[in-house]
Amino acid sequence: MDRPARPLLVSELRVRNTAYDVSLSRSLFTWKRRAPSPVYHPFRPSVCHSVPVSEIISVREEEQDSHRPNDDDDGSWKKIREGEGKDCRQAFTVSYVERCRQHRWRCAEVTFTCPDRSLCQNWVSSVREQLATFTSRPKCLLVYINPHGGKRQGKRIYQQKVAPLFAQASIITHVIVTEHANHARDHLRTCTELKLVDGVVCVGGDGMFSEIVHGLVWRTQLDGGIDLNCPDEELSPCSLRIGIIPAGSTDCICFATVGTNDPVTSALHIIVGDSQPMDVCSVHHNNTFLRYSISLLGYGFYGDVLTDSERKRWMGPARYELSGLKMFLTHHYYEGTVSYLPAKGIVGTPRDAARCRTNCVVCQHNGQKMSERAMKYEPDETSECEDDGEWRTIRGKFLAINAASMSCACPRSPKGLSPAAHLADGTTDLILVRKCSRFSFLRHLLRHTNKDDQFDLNFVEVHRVVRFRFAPRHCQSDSDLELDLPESSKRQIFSQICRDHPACGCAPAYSSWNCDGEILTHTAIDVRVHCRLIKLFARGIEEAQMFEELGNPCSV
Ligand SMILES: Nc1ncnc2c1ncn2[C@@H]1O[C@H](COP(=O)(O)OP(=O)(O)OP(=O)(O)O)[C@@H](O)[C@H]1O
Ligand SMILES: CCCCCCCCCCCCC/C=C/[C@@H](O)[C@H](CO)NC(=O)CCCCC
Ligand SMILES: [Ca+2]
Repeated sequence: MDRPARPLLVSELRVRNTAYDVSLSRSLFTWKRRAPSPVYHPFRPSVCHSVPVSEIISVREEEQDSHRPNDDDDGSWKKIREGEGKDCRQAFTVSYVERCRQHRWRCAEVTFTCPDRSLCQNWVSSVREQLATFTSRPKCLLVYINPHGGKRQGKRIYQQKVAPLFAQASIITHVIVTEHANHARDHLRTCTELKLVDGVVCVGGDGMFSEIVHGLVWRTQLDGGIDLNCPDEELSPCSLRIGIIPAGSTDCICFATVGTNDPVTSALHIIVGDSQPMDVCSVHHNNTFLRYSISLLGYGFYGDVLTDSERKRWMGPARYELSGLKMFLTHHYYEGTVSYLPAKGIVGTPRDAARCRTNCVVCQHNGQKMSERAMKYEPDETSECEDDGEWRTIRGKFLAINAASMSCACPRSPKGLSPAAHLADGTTDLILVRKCSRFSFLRHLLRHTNKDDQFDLNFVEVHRVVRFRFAPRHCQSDSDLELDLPESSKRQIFSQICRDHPACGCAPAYSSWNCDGEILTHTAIDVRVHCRLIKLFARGIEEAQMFEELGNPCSV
């Protein structure tokens, strides 16, 4: 059994009118109501509050005027105070993380009155000394705000809810409000002060986060001399952590790594210096780098929803509902070939009941396996040969082809596209939804929003993979088109054929890939998972029991 840590400081202090035994150890800050006399209060329980020191936000001395009576004071220390100067300070306030419902964190405060000033100063400096031992806490952050994401509230959210908390935690910030798309990405590519900051904060949605990832990953590979166009290159992990202040339309990366889309909760995870590694997929076409994906790569339904919704950006987040309904009714299917490399030697499957949570053992085990494998290069993982027993190939007609590198949980679908996917296990869940009736597809979609298993349907299959490729049917049958023309031209040609022959009644041959909310320009792609390429200021979703145990004071 763990022995309780030895206290560094113990005192009797007051909170309002009540005496508390207050103690500070390296790991815990505790204040426990002094047991009242059994004669007067025989049934009154004593109450003990405990906060991990790692979750203290700040400590400050309170300004107190000795001539103004303290509301909380019963006057018992009046004499001591009268003997001191007018601006004497003998109270201090500790701000700390308090857990609320639905994975939300709040900044709570408690003020302690001390019998004398030197004791007060001793407490303040002791708590500060302990906070200084947490070297993972950021001291300086580069903040990018997208003023146009989601409901266009990014600037207000940052100024009103986040900046005051960063100031309270003495974090220095350099804030850039973006002026155009890719402003943050390009700034990160060239910024000379990157070595001076401890992390990057993104105020916006998944698209804005994707910009930041592209800037940081690009920068890291350039510094490491890595060729981005080669899909077989081992990428270097980024050292700077990224914090997400949710201010977008879906915010699924924030939701799936924190458990809620709440700016204050995210700011507190940044302040306490959390760290959550995450997988990133690289997407190539014919040995040319296209993009990175962290959440969803979706062809068919989600590609079409995105393409349609981009024309309705003015509607804000509601654009996805309208386009979703429209594309559901349109009911297009697409033909093509999916080849994939199943993840080998890992624990866990996409059908597990267990979920990726803080300190996930599946991520730890599989992440370790992936990095060992990367060290001793395995030739079969990059083989082109279809019948080498590793790659598997499926040809068919699909309503949707989705790769979820994480659950993709978001307020629209609190369990996500692949509820058992892991944030940092080096795999992505490849979900194939074959052509079926509208009614069947609706059943599948609705199961994203309730307890039923969206994979338990005979037209849906799911595979946990480390790499996959997709080629649309016309790419295979018409090699000229595949070799010479960009996908956008091919799409134009085919839609022209359909316009010229309306009687043929055929659906478009191509959809687009939705890559974390951005449309990809190519349909034939080669995707590879890079285990733990980036890190977030997050800790994964905490088990609900954390909120029951730590959120409330313990009764002893
Ligand atoms: N100043 C700007 N003006 C216009 N577009 C911008 C600006 N800054 C960033 N962008 C772009 O806006 C796009 C959308 O932003 P963001 O992801 O923040 O919101 P969203 O699309 O509403 O939310 P989500 O991605 O969560 O669905 C991003 O692709 C980003 O590149
Ligand atoms: C008829 C009932 C239908 C109910 C269906 C609910 C299914 C919801 C699943 C939501 C999955 C979100 C996956 C996340 C994708 C993000 O990378 C991306 C960028 O933010 N968002 C979208 O593409 C936005 C995608 C929005 C899809 C609607
Ligand atoms: Ca993963």
